[in-house]
Amino acid sequence: MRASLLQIQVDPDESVESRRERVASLVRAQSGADLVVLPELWPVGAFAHDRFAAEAEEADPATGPTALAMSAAARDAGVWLHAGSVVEKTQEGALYNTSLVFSPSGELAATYRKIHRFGFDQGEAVLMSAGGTPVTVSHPRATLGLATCYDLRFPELFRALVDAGAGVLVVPAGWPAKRAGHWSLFARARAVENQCFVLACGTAGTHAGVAQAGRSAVIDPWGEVLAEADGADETVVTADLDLSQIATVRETFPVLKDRVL
Ligand SMILES: O=C(O)CCC(=O)C(=O)O
Repeated sequence: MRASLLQIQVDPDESVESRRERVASLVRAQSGADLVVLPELWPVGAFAHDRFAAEAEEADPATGPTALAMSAAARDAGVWLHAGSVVEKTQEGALYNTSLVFSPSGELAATYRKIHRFGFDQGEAVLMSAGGTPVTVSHPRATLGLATCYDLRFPELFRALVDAGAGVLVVPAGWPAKRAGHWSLFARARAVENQCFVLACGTAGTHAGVAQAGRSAVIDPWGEVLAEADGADETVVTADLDLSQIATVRETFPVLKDRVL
């Protein structure tokens, strides 16, 4: 499975509309990949709290501009696309941090509403509602388990995804540079403890005054880093995943079988 992670620059001087078009072109250029991944809240910026309500959109390609553009880009490239997340506005007016996954025909295959909201009584934690359901996606090559940014700190979510059959954990993020060490550490830890591939896709640059960690990475089920961005500039991180490694690692070092709780 060839996976390409697009570490997108979220620049406050670029309009959401321009970024959407630019990202759609970048996705179209990934034709040949089996899975393309975008970061968390790249249309508006994960820390642009004052713009969440204004930039909120529906998760449906029939009505949401990002969902529509990403559906078309996935179809044009013929790729599975984890389109990162958007500020989703429901018809009842609630906001969620919602990830969108498209099949190569452009169909919306899954949505995932971020379960753990970041901010400790500020920002996302008060502006957004919390999702309540772990989500897996049946990609033809592997079961994907979905999580978003701060979720990475909650290993019990990843265990639930493994119990639901996940072998590839996909984590879009807008992780701050201040805690870049935690990002890389948790991404590897989630891979090792769950004997899964982890695709950790962050954003580039600085938005709403928060410098981003970047350091998007592809990690194998043994915890080896197959590919990693060396900083926080916009870049594409590509790796070929040998999916047979999931079963091999689980059979030759069967720690998951020793779980008690
Ligand atoms: O946990 C962290 O340090 C960062 C989390 C975060 O930035 C987010 O979930 O938006």
